[in-house]
Amino acid sequence: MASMLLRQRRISALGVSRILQAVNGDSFRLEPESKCETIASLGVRIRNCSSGNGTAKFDFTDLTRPHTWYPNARKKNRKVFLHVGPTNSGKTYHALKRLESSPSGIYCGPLRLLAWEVAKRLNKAKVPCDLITGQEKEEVDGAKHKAVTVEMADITSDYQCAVIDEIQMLGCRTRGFSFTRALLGIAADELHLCGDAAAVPLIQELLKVTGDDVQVQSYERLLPLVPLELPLGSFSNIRTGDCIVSFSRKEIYRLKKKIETGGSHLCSVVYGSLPPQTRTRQATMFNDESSEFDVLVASDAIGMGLNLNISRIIFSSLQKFDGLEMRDLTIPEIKQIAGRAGRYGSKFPWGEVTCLDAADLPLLHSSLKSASPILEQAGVFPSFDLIYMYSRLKPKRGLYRLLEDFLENAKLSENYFFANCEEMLKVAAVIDGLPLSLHDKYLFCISPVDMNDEISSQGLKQFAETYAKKGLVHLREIFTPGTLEVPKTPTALKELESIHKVLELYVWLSFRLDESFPDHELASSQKTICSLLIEEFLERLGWQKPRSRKLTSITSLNSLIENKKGRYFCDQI
Ligand SMILES: Nc1ncnc2c1ncn2[C@@H]1O[C@H](COP(=O)(O)OP(=O)(O)OP(=O)(O)O)[C@@H](O)[C@H]1O
Ligand SMILES: [Mg+2]
Repeated sequence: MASMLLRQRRISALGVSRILQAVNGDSFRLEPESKCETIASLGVRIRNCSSGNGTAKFDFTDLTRPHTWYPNARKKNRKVFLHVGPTNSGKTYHALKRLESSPSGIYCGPLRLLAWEVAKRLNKAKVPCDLITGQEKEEVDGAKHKAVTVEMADITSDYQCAVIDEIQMLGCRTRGFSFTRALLGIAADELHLCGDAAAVPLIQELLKVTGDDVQVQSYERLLPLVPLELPLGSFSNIRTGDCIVSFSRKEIYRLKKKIETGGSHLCSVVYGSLPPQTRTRQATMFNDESSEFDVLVASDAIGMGLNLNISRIIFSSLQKFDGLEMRDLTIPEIKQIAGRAGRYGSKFPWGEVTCLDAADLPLLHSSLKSASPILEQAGVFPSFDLIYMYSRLKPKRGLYRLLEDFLENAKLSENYFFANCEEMLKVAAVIDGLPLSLHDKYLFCISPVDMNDEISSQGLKQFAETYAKKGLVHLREIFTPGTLEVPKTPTALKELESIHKVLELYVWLSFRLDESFPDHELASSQKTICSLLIEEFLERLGWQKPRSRKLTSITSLNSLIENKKGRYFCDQI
């Protein structure tokens, strides 16, 4: 291991099943609600529900009315616009036009890349806009607009206009509750929801009780999407603008190598466990017509809302491993991914879609013709305050038991389901024995750790142990700066991706516990270096011939990392 001095390598056996370990997606967790918000709303319910002595009779497990958790939003009569239609039909475009022309606003998207795209677009249009994700805060002077990943949606401020993109994700087993929270909780005069028509009946039902005024605006696809009758055939048929979609990281690299060996194309790659900045730069490079990287090999991390200059999507398979088993892609998944081809405004007049394997074509064709199944339930999850109050009824229970108990006893209305919290339970099982407050444990549980990644989970364990013991965690305790280098093998690349996750975790913790995790800048700069080294590998030391492109030498990177007086910076890179 290049630079992590992880002292304990054994992972505790956890009593929870494996969960989805997709190639795609950032690590997303909920943010603790603002205390005053939730307690204020609970106060209303406590007065309504208790007969006599205070909170004793209040049923904290009654989650049947989640809209009452957000009094700020309930004070408004929101005008809700549902922009629905197929991919590439201008839904987000129209919502963003409203956002741009409003005096204040917030955009909430499912991906960092989308939030980044929106912040860039608004700032370019001279509408100052902050970018806020779980790990980064880029504040712009005078900004009254924010572009955020949905978990960071701010439910405490008032906005003139809010946009929630890919709203159909409120049905997602793991992240749906964050979309529900934004849907019910954002206090905006105008709320624009963009997504699949399959979410319309559910949203109308959920908003019946909020008093909001809901209007539906339907859109048609702007450019045709043509399902091809033939599979790709030989790899010599790959052409500029193609994007091959695969659901395994190993397969992504195999395909990249195969295409590049042909000698006519270079491939950008985008998949979930690449650092977000790397994904952004790889996507930008592919979009840039003057770059040599004219083919994209990607996972379904590209499947949502992104504007990429793709002319043809080629599915390497229509099956993916969902953490438990191999399964066929769903209709919405196939439509979302296929919809990346032929974006309006790109240089291609229409989009095409096909497969590597002819046997997959019937499923591809039938899925593209079918409507997505109607969504029936939205995700929901208890806030920290509810769990805290519940903990007072069950003293001496660790977070793991509390969460388990809570979820077993909680009551929901038929429109909602509980988010899958197995990742949280895995963390709780690891840290429950430590002398930490419930809030601190909760914070570690919602942090962006990947418990299926050994290095990442060991990083979390060591951070939590040191924090419990000393209250102060220096990055150097588990990480030796200056030892990062360009990976030379796929295994070393994977390790660097894991190290990046640990650094990301440190940065995340330093945003929330800044005095105890003081090395924010060091961790951020090392994180940036990590992603640059990964890119260096992808562009130079991967499976392709060296090109004329100007490269950053390892020596110069190292000299940047280890600056004279032990100060670390990377602004110059
Ligand atoms: N009226 C328009 N004028 C100029 N450009 C437009 C217009 N409508 C859409 N576009 C552009 O077309 C592309 C696709 O639009 P948009 O991203 O809004 O589609 P979408 O329906 O949100 O797709 P998805 O479901 O994939 O998110 C974007 O690049 C957008 O800027
Ligand atoms: Mg969109």
